[in-house]
Amino acid sequence: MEQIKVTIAGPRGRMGKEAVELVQNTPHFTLISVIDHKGEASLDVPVYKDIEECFRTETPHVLIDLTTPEVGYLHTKTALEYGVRPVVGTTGFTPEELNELKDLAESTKLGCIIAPNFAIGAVLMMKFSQMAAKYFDDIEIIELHHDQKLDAPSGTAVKTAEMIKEVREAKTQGHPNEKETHSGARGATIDGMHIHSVRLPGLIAHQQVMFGAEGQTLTVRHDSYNRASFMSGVKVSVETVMKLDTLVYGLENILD
Ligand SMILES: NC(=O)C1=CN([C@@H]2O[C@H](COP(=O)(O)OP(=O)(O)OC[C@H]3O[C@@H](n4cnc5c(N)ncnc54)[C@H](O)[C@@H]3O)[C@@H](O)[C@H]2O)C=CC1
Ligand SMILES: O=C(O)C1=N[C@H](C(=O)O)C[C@H](O)C1
Repeated sequence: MEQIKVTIAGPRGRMGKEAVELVQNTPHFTLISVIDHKGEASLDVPVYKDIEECFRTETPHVLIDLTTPEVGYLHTKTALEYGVRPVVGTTGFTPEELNELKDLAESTKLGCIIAPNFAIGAVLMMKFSQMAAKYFDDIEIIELHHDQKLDAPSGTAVKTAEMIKEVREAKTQGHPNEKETHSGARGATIDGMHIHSVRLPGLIAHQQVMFGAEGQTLTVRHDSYNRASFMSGVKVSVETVMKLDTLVYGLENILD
């Protein structure tokens, strides 16, 4: 099998550490460098503080980005400009940023995978929710994460709502005269669906999608209890991005 040369941005982070281990333990992947703005990663590969400095020196096939929303967007754009295929787990991109990256991948004819959730179980949870939404159109999404998370709602919750939007007519839920006596009580809304973000120490990454109809509710739930749960999705993304020439948003679009 052909060796895939990988650079990882954010190698000291919770996800970055797992990704370093994955790449180092996968025989057909080679970790050639990392990008760490503080230069503090202690690994036996070159550590670059800046992505352009890295790409002027190194020629990876794939960049895995696990950083922060603003940095992740800039890294993805820069990678495409330098001919490097991005696999992005970083969440919190705006729709405009996603569109811009999609156009850039199209014009450079480079594969790019942006996956708000790499856990196979989470992808199934989103797909099952999309299936259920054909029959239940009153929906509340509750996402629960560790309290160090920067973005809310989570990328997974936004993606879930977007997938449901494909099959559900927009609908205002709840009582037409409902009023929040405490701001934020009803959460964020996408197309009338409500999204609630819970942040607590002790949690990792969890989401439940609740559907309600006359006399019944249905709950679809997924829990990640550690970050290793995301790594099989990262592995398949690195392998698949090499065969793509456009941007794919969501792991569900590359799984059989
Ligand atoms: N797609 C998925 O399945 C998953 C996605 N995530 C997302 O991945 C991202 C990272 O999450 P965590 O690892 O939990 O966060 P973290 O805070 O533990 O790690 C982020 C790392 O990025 C580094 N960083 C910040 N600016 C940088 C720069 N300019 N250059 C290089 N590195 C930089 C920080 O030093 C930090 O080590 C978040 O956006 C999170 O939402 C997290 C878990 C799963
Ligand atoms: O920050 C996290 O931890 C996670 N972020 C992703 C998201 O925003 O959906 C994926 C997973 O939920 C963990």
